[in-house]
Amino acid sequence: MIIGLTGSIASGKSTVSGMLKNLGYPIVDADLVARLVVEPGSDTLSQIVQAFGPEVIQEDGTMDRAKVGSIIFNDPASRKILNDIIHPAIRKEMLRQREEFIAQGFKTIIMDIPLLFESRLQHLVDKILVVSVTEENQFDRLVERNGFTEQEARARIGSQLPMSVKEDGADAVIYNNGTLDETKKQLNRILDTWQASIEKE
Ligand SMILES: CC(C)(COP(=O)(O)OP(=O)(O)OC[C@H]1O[C@@H](n2cnc3c(N)ncnc32)[C@H](O)[C@@H]1O)[C@@H](O)C(=O)NCCC(=O)NCCS
Ligand SMILES: Nc1ncnc2c1ncn2[C@@H]1O[C@H](COP(=O)(O)OP(=O)(O)OP(=O)(O)O)[C@@H](O)[C@H]1O
Repeated sequence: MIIGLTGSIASGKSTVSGMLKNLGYPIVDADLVARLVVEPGSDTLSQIVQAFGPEVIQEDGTMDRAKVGSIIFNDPASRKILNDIIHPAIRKEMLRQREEFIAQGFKTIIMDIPLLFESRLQHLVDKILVVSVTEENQFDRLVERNGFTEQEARARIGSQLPMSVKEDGADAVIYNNGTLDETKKQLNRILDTWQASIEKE
């Protein structure tokens, strides 16, 4: 079973993904893959430089993530340009990692994909698990974690689909507004149900 783990920015995907990792599940992490595919010397990074100019590269040759973020989260046209360059490379590497885990004999694999709905990647997974939060918790946690201004946080939240749309498309939803223990209990309940339904097949 391939489980697609998604949600919105700062909703708690990495937190839940960490719990799944502790339970022994293999994780394909799209945010990590997104860093991998823009390593210095990569074809993807040179396409990004062509599109956005040499000022998005730091002295050590790595991509200036803060600069690229400030461009793309404030301008949908630039966001589309970046997505069109980087998403095919991310998708290819995610699928490679997924195949590697399957070859290693794993029966259940987690694909942590923040933009699963925005990029219409539902077909890559068997079950969709959405980590949801209230708008207030999402905003507070994003500002606290990243030290963003209100405008920076709102721009990032506004560049994704509304939480309610993702909940509607989910096979199960974790409401991550309480304690981590409450979140873990919801996760375990969902996994138990899904594993039981597989064993019946
Ligand atoms: C814009 C970049 C350089 C900002 O880097 P930064 O280190 O500040 O953020 P990080 O990569 O940790 O992403 C944090 C979160 O932002 C959101 N996000 C990232 N990219 C996008 C995007 N293109 N559109 C909407 N939301 C996005 C996701 O929820 C993600 O979990 C980086 O996010 C990036 O390369 N984005 C394009 C690749 C992408 O779409 N990644 C999302 C997973 S497929
Ligand atoms: N139940 C919770 N109670 C309090 N804080 C939480 C809870 N769950 C997550 N957090 C905190 O909220 C922030 C966002 O969580 P996390 O990084 O897991 O979100 P994410 O969905 O992976 O975000 P992103 O899309 O930006 O990668 C983190 O600082 C995390 O420690």
